[in-house]
Amino acid sequence: MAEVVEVHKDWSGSFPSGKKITVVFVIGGPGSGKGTQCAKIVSHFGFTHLSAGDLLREEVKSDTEQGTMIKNLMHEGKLVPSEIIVRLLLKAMLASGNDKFLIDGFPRNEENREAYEKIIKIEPEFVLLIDCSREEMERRILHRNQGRDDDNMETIRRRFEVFQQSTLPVIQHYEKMGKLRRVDGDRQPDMVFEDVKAVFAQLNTQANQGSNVSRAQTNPFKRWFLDLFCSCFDVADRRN
Ligand SMILES: Nc1ncnc2c1ncn2[C@@H]1O[C@H](COP(=O)(O)OP(=O)(O)O)[C@@H](O)[C@H]1O
Ligand SMILES: Nc1ccn([C@@H]2O[C@H](COP(=O)(O)OP(=O)(O)O)[C@@H](O)[C@H]2O)c(=O)n1
Repeated sequence: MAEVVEVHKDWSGSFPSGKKITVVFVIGGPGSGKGTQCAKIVSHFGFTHLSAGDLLREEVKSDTEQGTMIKNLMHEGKLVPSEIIVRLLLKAMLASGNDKFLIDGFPRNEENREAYEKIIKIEPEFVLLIDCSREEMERRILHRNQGRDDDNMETIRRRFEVFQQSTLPVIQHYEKMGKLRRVDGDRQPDMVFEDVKAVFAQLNTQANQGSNVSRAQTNPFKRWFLDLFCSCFDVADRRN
């Protein structure tokens, strides 16, 4: 954990105080369709999509010792140390200027989750799990054709093992917290998105309800005025 604290010291930026930051994690096995669904969520709901895997692949392009270390771990289908990925996520979040983030492929193990909670500290609204059968994920990866170094049979097997052993405890954690939203990812992309849309629509409803309550609570003058108005004209108060 000492290394994690070091990373925090390195990065001096922070989110503007008082600004509500919305974070949603998107998890699922390799090839379950995380990236595909995230692209749809971005165009419908205005989130900034941050793919942990893409951020790491960018880092690999830099000709540094760290880049080589990441490249080797990814090639073996192993997970990169959490402090590296959390630092990359924080940097990308701050650089985006947005306040709504879709974090794809993260957290992948309990260490990822703990590092995030220690450094970024913004509790996710919910965690979207794209549930997909292993045969379907394998078929998709082998047809993905993105020239990815890790999309080969041996690495795929290792990635499935990591998902079973390391990501399942994270899923159980969020399930216990009541934050897990599971969709069946075995269907066609647009059908999967119908369920994803319903999950994100709930987020908008919650936000609207939340803002109604806080408006009424934080502006007593407005509350008093509206109460007076309602009683004078015998109008039922339907605000809440
Ligand atoms: N629901 C789906 N049905 C069929 N193919 C899909 C579906 N979702 C994604 N794909 C395809 O499967 C491959 C893996 O999807 P991707 O979104 O890259 O998964 P992940 O980000 O979870 O690794 C891609 O080639 C993508 O076009
Ligand atoms: N939180 C993360 C996310 C990805 N990774 C690495 O990046 C690889 C690719 O992840 P990805 O999310 O792009 O792709 P999929 O395995 O989901 O298809 C993983 O196999 C890990 O090696 C990681 O170490 N930590």
